Amino acid sequence: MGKEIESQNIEPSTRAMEASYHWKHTPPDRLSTPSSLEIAQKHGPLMHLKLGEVSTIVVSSPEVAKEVMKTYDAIFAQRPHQVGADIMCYGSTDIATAPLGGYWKQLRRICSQEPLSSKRVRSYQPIREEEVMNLMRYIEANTGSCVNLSEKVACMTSAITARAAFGEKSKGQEEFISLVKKLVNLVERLFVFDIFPSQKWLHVISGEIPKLEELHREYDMIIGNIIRDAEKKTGEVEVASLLSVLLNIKNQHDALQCPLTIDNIKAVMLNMFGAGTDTSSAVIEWAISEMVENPRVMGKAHEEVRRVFGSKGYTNNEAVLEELKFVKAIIKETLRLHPPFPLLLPRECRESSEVKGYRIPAGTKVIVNAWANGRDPEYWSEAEKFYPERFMDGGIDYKGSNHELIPFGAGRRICPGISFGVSNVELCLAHLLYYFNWELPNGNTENDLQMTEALGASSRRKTDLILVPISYNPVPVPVS
Ligand code: HEM
Repeated sequence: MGKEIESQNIEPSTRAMEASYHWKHTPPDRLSTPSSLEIAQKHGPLMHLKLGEVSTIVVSSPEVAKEVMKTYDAIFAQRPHQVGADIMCYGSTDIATAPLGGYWKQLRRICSQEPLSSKRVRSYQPIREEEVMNLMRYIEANTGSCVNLSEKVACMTSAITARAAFGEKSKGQEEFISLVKKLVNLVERLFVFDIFPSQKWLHVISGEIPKLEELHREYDMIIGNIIRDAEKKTGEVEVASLLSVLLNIKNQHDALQCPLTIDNIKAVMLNMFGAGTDTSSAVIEWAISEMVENPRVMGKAHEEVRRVFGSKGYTNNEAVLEELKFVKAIIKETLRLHPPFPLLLPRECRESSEVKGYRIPAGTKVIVNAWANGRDPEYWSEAEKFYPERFMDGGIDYKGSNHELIPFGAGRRICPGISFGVSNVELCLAHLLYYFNWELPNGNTENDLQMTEALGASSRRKTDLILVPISYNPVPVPVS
């Protein structure tokens, strides 16, 4: 029988690490300053908290994350019940908040094999290129002036997702995007209901539930109209949208174990936007911010992109993007230091189990601190330093098998949108680097750049990234 977890810090266990493994992650010009890993160092790799009425453990080490997301994944892949998600996501019938079970399994399989498969994501390349080039043209028209890159990149990722999700512009798309943002923001505020589940009076006095229900009704109306339009068009367009693929699957009743309803599809579409747009744009803005702060890295990235694109004479080709090894390393390093969901999405322990000698009762909420794993000094030398070269040997990936780098989670609940998200980030970053040099406004230098993160479930910049683009390569005019 393991020890009961208590409301106290648990001593970090010793880790046996291969010397060569350390070396892989180590920048050669190692500095003597120790890296600061506030959370894991202060609290150890497994910390027990009582959040309101809910017993919660926070996992802040790659070793324990591996136990929770690999060894005992079947036990820890449950999502806790969330009041807001229940209202917003049609009784939690989306992928992200559905309880583990046959329905969730089927939905995940459908989405991974169909709308979010690598083949399908590749088919959206023309959409990505068009939206990225629209952004490049906007920036070129504003060279020498301040550009709010945070805002513009967020618009671009929303436009790509909307076109991939719904097909060519359908009525109500802009309204839909702004409504999803409002819904997600409001649901984030409702976490307090989940940590005091017995205090139903909170629902009444806060006044938030009627607001959420109202927004949800609006969402239902807009998505309902979009779906009705899409049902008329199914089969007409060359590139099938995420929505039309799901509608086709819904109509194949016989092939499905659990029938898929229109409400289920409405819930899934919320995930595509809620989980898929701000995450990608956050990675792009942090990557550019880090490069502005580290001109050495920016210079090296410019050199790679301009050499590779320049020698080919074109920029929009997947095979060419594959050659951008340093840009890919920059993306990994950005995801290590700035995972868009620093605490991933909450999980719940389904049955009483034992992790690292501590007994974890069924129903305990589990939070995995991906941010701390990405800065663990036992795995990363000079963990605070932005040093993409540590990834150049290609050994470490973010696809869930290296638990020191889990910006997309790991195990059964790993993000199914990795290819979609990373394709957007790669194409956009490469273009921002190929066409423009970047300066801070008002003659500020890299030391003046604000790098603080905003408070909240996702790690956006606290202040928008405002930069001055300087044209380097001319952006081609669109072919009419
Ligand atoms: C850079 C971009 C992205 C990042 C960093 C990211 C990150 C994450 C993380 C951390 C999780 C939770 C994993 C866990 O609990 O272990 C997740 C889940 C999820 N993501 Fe992503 N995501 C990104 C893009 C996308 C995109 C583009 C889509 C869809 C279009 C998407 C759809 C989802 C869904 C549906 C889930 C829930 C999976 C489940 O619970 O089974 N994500 N994502």
